[in-house]
This record gives sequence, C-alpha cells and structure tokens, in this order.
Amino acid sequence: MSAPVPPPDDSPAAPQTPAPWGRLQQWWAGLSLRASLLWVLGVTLVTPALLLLVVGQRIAQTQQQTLLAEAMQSVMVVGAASLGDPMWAIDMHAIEAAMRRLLDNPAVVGVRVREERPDAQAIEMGSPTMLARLQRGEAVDGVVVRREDIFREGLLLGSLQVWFDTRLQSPAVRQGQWQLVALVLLQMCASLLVLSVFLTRRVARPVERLKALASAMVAHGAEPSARTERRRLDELGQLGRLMFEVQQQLQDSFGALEEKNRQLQHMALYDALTGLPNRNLFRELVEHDIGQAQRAGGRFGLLFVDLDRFKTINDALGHAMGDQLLIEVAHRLRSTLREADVACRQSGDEFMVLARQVVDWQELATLSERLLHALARPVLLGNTPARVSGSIGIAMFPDDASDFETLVKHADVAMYQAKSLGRARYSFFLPEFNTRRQASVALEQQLSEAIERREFVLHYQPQVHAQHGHMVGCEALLRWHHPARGLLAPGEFITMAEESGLIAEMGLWVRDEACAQLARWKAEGLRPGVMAINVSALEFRDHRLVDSLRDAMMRHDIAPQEVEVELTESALMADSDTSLRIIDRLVELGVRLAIDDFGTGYSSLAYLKRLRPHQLKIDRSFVRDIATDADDRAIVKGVIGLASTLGMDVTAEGVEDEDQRSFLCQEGCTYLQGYGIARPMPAEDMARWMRERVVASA
Ligand SMILES: Nc1nc2c(ncn2[C@@H]2O[C@@H]3COP(=O)(O)O[C@H]4[C@@H](O)[C@H](n5cnc6c(=O)[nH]c(N)nc65)O[C@@H]4COP(=O)(O)O[C@H]3[C@H]2O)c(=O)[nH]1
Repeated sequence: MSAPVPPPDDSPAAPQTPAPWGRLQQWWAGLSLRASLLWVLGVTLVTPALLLLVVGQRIAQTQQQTLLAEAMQSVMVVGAASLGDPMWAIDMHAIEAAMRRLLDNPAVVGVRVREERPDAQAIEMGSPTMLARLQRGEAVDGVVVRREDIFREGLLLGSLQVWFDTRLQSPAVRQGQWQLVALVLLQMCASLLVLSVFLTRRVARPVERLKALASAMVAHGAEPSARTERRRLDELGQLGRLMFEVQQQLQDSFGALEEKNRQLQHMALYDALTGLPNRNLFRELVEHDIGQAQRAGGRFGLLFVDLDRFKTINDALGHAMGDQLLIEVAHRLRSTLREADVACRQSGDEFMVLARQVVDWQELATLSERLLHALARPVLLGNTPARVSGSIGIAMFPDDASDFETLVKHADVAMYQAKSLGRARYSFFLPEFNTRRQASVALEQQLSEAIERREFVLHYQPQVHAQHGHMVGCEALLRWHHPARGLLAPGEFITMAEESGLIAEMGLWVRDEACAQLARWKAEGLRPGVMAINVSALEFRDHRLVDSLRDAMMRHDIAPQEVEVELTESALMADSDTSLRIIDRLVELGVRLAIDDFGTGYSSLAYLKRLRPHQLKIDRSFVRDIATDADDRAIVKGVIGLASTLGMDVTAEGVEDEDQRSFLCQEGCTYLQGYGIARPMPAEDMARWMRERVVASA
C-alpha cells in the first residue's frame, strides 16, 4: 500500500535571501553580453594595471628610502662639519647660520645643536609646532631623527640632531611615479578601447544581430539584417548560416501552415463544393444584419431555396452530375442576386438567401420569381439536358421572426408550403404553416411505421384492349390506410417516402404483394393478365430491385411475362451505369418494361432505342383534353405513331369518357386505362369486376 500523499503546502514560501555569491551569480546572469564583456575586460585589464602600480610604488619607495638614507647621511656629515668651526670659536651667529642652512633642505623639519660646554644651552630650529611635538616626545608620522657628534681636532664639541620628513619625495622619484601611472592608465585605456571595439564588432554586435534574427524567427517576421554573419567563416558565421537555413525552413513551414490555415478557415466558412458561404458564415452575416436592423431600423428577407426532386436526379444521374447541378444552381443564385445579397448552401440541395435592405413583400416576391426563373433554365449535365426547379420559402425580419434560428425555421416551413402547393413556386411564411409542417413531420414518422403495422394496401386498376375491350392486365397502385386520416393516395406520401429513403422498403413490399395477389387470382381461376408494378426512379440505383422481383416471382410462381415494370422518365434519364445495368437485368429477367407518364419528362429518344421498352403509357394529362386541345391530340397521335414505328404497345392513361376512348381507338392506341373503364379498387372488388366481365362477355 502506498503511503498517503501529503497535501500540497499552500503556505507561501518564506522569502529566501540569496547568499552573496548567489546574488553575484544572479547579477552576472542578468548582464547583457556586451555588459559582461566590458566587465571582463575591465577586470582583466584594471587588475594587472593596479598590481603594476602597487609594485611600482613599492619599488619607488625602496629606491626613495635608500636615496633618503644617503641624503640624510650626507646632510648629517656636512652639517656636523659646518658646525665644527663655529662651535670651536663659540660663534653663536655662525652656529645659527649653519643650522639655518641645514633647514634650507626641504626634508629637514628640525635641527638641534647641543654643545658639550658646561652651561651651554641646546639650540633648536625648525617648525615650532613640529619642535613642540618633538619636545613632548610625540612620534610624528614619517619624521625620523638622525644624530651626529661634532668633533674638532679630536675633541668632542657637541652633537647635531636633525629631524627629517621622509614623506617628501624627490621630484625625480615623484615624476617617475606619475609617468608610471600615466603609462599604465594610457595602456589600460588603449587596450580597453581596442578590445571593446574589437569584441563589440566581432562578437557582441553579431550576436545581437543573430538574436534579432532569432526574434524575427519567433515572431515569424521578415528576415533582419543578419547577412554579414552568414558571410563570415568562423563559428558565428556558421551559426548565422544555420539559423538562416532554419529560418528559411521555418518560413516555408509557416507559409505552408498559413496556407493550410487559410484553407481551414475557408472550409470553416465556405461550402467546399459551391464556394458559397456555409451556414456558419451565413448565420454570422444574418445576425450582424439583425443587430444593425435593430439599431437603425430596417427589414431584410431570408429565403429558403430547396431544389425539387433533386434526390431523384442525383440518384438517377449519379453524384458527380448531382454535384455539377448544385454548382450550377449556386452560380445561378449568385448571379441573380444583387451585389449586397448573400447566398449560402445550407446542406444538400438546400440554399438560403439573405436579401438585404428590403422595403416590402413585393420586392421579395419579385426576387423569388427571378430566382425561380433562373433555376428553371435547362442545365446540361454531361450530355444530358436536365431541368430543375426550386421551391422557395420566404420569411422577413422583423415581421416573421427576430432571431436567426426562427427566421430560418419559418422560411423552411414556408418552403414546405411552396412544395406542397405543387413545387416550382415561392411562398411567404404564415403562422398557420407551422402547424401544417408539424403535421407533415408527424406523417413522415407514421410512414416509417406503416409497413410494420401493415397499413399499406394495393388497389388495382384494370387495363383493357382498346379494340376488343377485354382485360389485358392491371396496375397495382399503392394506398395507405392511415389510422387517423383514412385511405391515402400515393401523391400524399410517395415523395416523402422517396425523400426519406423509405421507398426501398415499400417497393419491396409492393412487388411481393402484387405477385402474391396475381397468384391468388390465378388460383381462383381468374385471368388477370399482366400485373403492372410501379417502381420509383430511386430504386433503379440498387441491384436488389432485380433480385427482390425475381424472388417474389419465384415465391409466388409468377412467370416474368406476367409482370410489367413501370418506370418513369426520370429513371430513364439514368445515365449512370448502375441504372442502365439494372434495366438491362430486368429485360434479361424477361419482365415487360413500360415507360410511365410518357411525354411529361425529358427522356431522349436515344433511350427508347437503347432500352426498347414493351410499351409507352401516355400520361393522362394529354388524354384529358383530347376533345378540345389540338396540341394534346397531336401529341397523343405522335406518341402512338412513334410506338408503332418502334414496335411498342401504347397504353392511354386517364381514359374517362367515350370521346377519348373512340379517339384513341381510332388512332390505334393498344390499351386503355382509366375511370371510364374502372377506378382503382381493392383486390376483392377487382376479382368481382373480373368475374362480372367474364360473365358479361360469355
Ligand atoms: N384523374 C384520373 N386519374 C386516373 C384515372 N385513371 C387512373 N388514374 C390515376 O392515375 C394514376 C396512375 O398511376 P401512375 O401514372 O402510375 O401514377 C402513380 C404512380 O406513379 C405512383 N404510384 C402508385 N403506386 C405506386 C407504387 O406502388 N410504387 C411507386 N413507386 N409509385 C406508385 O403514384 C401515382 C399516382 O397513383 P394514384 O393516385 O393511384 O393514381 C393513379 C390512378 O388512380 C382517370 O381516369 N382519371
């Protein structure tokens, strides 16, 4: 077991007074290179100079003392000699005169002559204060006394005492000393000057420049003037070159990093595919405008643009084409807007527009129309011309919301409203749309649970031979028994299923149920003919479509000729290899192929040639006004003519009355389908209908 760790001591540490050596180290460490060089120079030059001076002084002193001793000796000898005669003659004046001459010597501060004669007084001369101190027996610094006996003809006449001030130097010695000091100082200054200039130029300044280079490297700045260092051949030159190389490498790395940084910033704010601002940047711009509009007053519009059926095009033509389409859409939005307005890609096929400084709703309506118009122009995707439309929802600040999120939400809700009104249009936000949108979201949730709850059911609409009137087959049409809203037609949920991806699972169920029903009718002895099954364009990207259809046919013992797959023209636009291979595999499987709603899409005749479907189904919108609209008549005739030339059957959809029926029969239409023959009905009703027809024709 480990010992418990003591809690960290939070009490402030007692301030430690650094030892003198420590303080010196601290001070030394704090010095700049130049200052420390100067200090070293100073110490190394001044110390020997001082030593030189001291030693010189000592030598000078020794010399001085020798000279002084000799000088004192000669003064004593000469003095004693000069006093001999006057003392012999007891000539006091001459004695004093001789003493004064001795005092003329500047080193002599006092003279005393003592005679041996009885009663003779000692005679003293010199500085009175000095004499007084000497008489008191005080020692005076630097003053020495010499004594010399005075003889004449072998007779001791007295003695001479002289006090010398040894502090007085001889001028020659003093001059010599000054010269030495001056020389040493001169040499010291000269050395200091030369060395400091040399060291400053050769070491301190280059090091400072290298330091500046290093600082510039740290600050990522431009290269400072360290070129001179790089030209040198010594260690500092090598260091300069190395640092320069490091700096170049760093600059390259910084350049690359800055570029990366710029790219990252761009990625963080712009959409990589279209180059438009992304939602983050758009939000910032809108929030900025909100702030400005709140301060200064003002309005702006937020438009939510969603492409209609983009998913279908994307899945049918492939993602590369889908991307190309989005780029083109972004370009069109941008070029339709005013300079000040901002378009952003919100996600997928959703775009947003910030329409700045808007005065009224009319202005936004005009802008939306211009945008819709721009989007509606055909786009060439590879070699395939495609048409795309957009639905636009509009919310206005501050009328519909005063914050970004709510503005977007309301514009989104308005966009859904535009979609539900039939797409390719714009809609302003109204508070009640919120409830509708919520209902739509709830419906999507319920749709995802509908298969498990067995709420789907198939209705069947018969198809008859145009000339003979006998039943040739029926179309399986999906219905949803909604728990609250009752029976819903596909128009109310197929798009939602396609957009949410639920269509795949639903398609699986439809194919199985249609084959199962066909088998049941056959088992009942009925002859329903061919079962036409609708397949969404989105399912043509998944090979499981073929496998699941084969499985369903095998499971229920249905022959391929008894099944017809109805695909829309958008699936035909499927330029992608996958879609075309799936269609080829369906043909290989032996099932019939029909092009649904023929004439409403943008299929190219080349596809008809390539795929050779068994039949074309004329959309009911052309059949509806056959009686009154010459164009529709011409189109219907044209489709029938085309089909017969290519050896295909034609089924006319939406046949409701006798006029339509007779026109179609007359033009050679192969099969008819519509309320005029029978409405779509549940399986049991369909069985009854078949039985009644058999009875009627018998
Ligand atoms: N006004 C009028 N309408 C007529 C007449 N005769 C038939 N109709 C309607 O026309 C539609 C024909 O189907 P569609 O063109 O394949 O168009 C279908 C088809 O594209 C799609 N759909 C239906 N069932 C399925 C399905 O199981 N899977 C997929 N992917 N789509 C389906 O939903 C579309 C609509 O289906 P429904 O609402 O059942 O509408 C059916 C049918 O009820 C007529 O004389 N007058």
